[in-house]
Amino acid sequence: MLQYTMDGTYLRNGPGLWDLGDYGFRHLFDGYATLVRVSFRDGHAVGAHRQIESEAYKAARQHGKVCYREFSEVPKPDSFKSLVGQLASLFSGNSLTDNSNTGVVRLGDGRVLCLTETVKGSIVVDPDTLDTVSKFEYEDKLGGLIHSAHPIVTDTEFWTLIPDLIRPGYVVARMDAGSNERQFVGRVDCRGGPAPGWVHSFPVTENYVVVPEMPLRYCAANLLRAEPTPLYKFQWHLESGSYMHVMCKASGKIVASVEVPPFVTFHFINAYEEKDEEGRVTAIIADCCEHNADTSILDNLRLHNLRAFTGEDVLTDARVGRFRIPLDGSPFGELEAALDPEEHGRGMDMCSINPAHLGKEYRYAYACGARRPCNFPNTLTKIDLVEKTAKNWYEEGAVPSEPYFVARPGAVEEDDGVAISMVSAKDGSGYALVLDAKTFKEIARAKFPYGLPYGLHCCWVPRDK
Ligand SMILES: CC1=C(/C=C/C(C)=C/C=C/C(C)=C/C=C/C=C(C)/C=C/C=O)C(C)(C)CCC1
Ligand SMILES: [Fe+2]
Repeated sequence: MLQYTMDGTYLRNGPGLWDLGDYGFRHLFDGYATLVRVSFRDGHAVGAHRQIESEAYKAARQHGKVCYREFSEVPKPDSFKSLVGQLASLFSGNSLTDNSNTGVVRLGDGRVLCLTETVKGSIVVDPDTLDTVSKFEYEDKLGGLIHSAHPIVTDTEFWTLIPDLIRPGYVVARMDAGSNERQFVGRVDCRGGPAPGWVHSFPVTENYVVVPEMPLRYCAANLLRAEPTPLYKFQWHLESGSYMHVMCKASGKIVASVEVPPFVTFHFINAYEEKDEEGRVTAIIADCCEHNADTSILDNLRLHNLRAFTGEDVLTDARVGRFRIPLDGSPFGELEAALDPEEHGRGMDMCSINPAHLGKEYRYAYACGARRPCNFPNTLTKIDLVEKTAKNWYEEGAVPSEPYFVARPGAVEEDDGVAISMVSAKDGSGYALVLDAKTFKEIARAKFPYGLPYGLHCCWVPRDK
């Protein structure tokens, strides 16, 4: 039993529509964005879902085919288009999708934004009606066609990373709440490889932005290819090295750039500053959902694999990867598992934390883990990074999405609140699940009258804001 009444709206975004007439997408990340909401009030929950009306979605509906470059698919040309023409439309951004199927965030000024990795795929939505309101236009000269799908958003600001594919590196930018103008903070030059590493997300601490450079790098040639390659728009460059860079938020200066063991991550969990007895910052600790430097998770997430569970244990292993980045000028950083991955069945992705601990020392993370054998993360897990243990929720045949932590209003303790997930049950039905974040036991479930597609990331819009 909850000792308080939840009052607000949970929103979840994700690719939810993979079929256009006779044609079906092949990868999870290609689907057209479906926004789901569950509004909690007076002990009741009311749900709804709707497609985001991106240009890419509307064109696909109108013409019955893919019209923009999605994660893995590109439009089939009606007529021969020269390589030069294709290059021009790619580099102008015209052919890129605006299918904002990845994240949803509530900005400090109250606007709710759906996001993907293309800059043009930033779309303002109405959290009550789920209407597509407008494009979010960045009113600055920073440009960039792609950016991190996960900006860091607080009540006062928004931090983003813009990879530079021409001069391999990353631009770090920040935007004030209420503004549409990103401001240049600094630049990180890549240390290896022909192109920047994929930056789906990145972490920050109170004073620093951490810029990961993983050996899974963007690939201009693959961006152009008509058919998906094994690593889609990316290439694995083990020889190029893996690096973590640390930029001072205030000055834009790089204060550390270290080589680290190879890694594959999409989601950073959090980061914080490690201090000595005198209060001097000695290192940055950055945690992520790390796939043991193995890119096969991308293949795991092909729809064909997800729809065909044979009972074989095919989900690749993942862990909470903890980086330690020293700030004393040492050339190397460390990467180790923060706890025994067996605690969460060697599955680890789709994480959230208490936002009050963003960039600060923290103890708990919530994520999807695994009960094996499985072909997809099938548990919800609460990770205790101090005790190095996990509490797991599991229901046979169910597929839960990201457990999203929502603090109890007035909470002091880090895990005082709930974790909300949308679950697809074994029989295809769907429900919103509310777990007590402390005990990780079920408090309530609200059944949808129909099944729901899998979804990715969430946010919470409190009613009084
Ligand atoms: C449309 C273009 C691109 C799009 C990239 C997108 C849409 C990337 C989305 C990435 C996501 C949703 C990653 C999620 C990872 C989840 C995992 C690993 C879960 C595991 C299991 O629980 C570019 C590729 C940027 C190229 C331009 C065109
Ligand atoms: Fe993500």
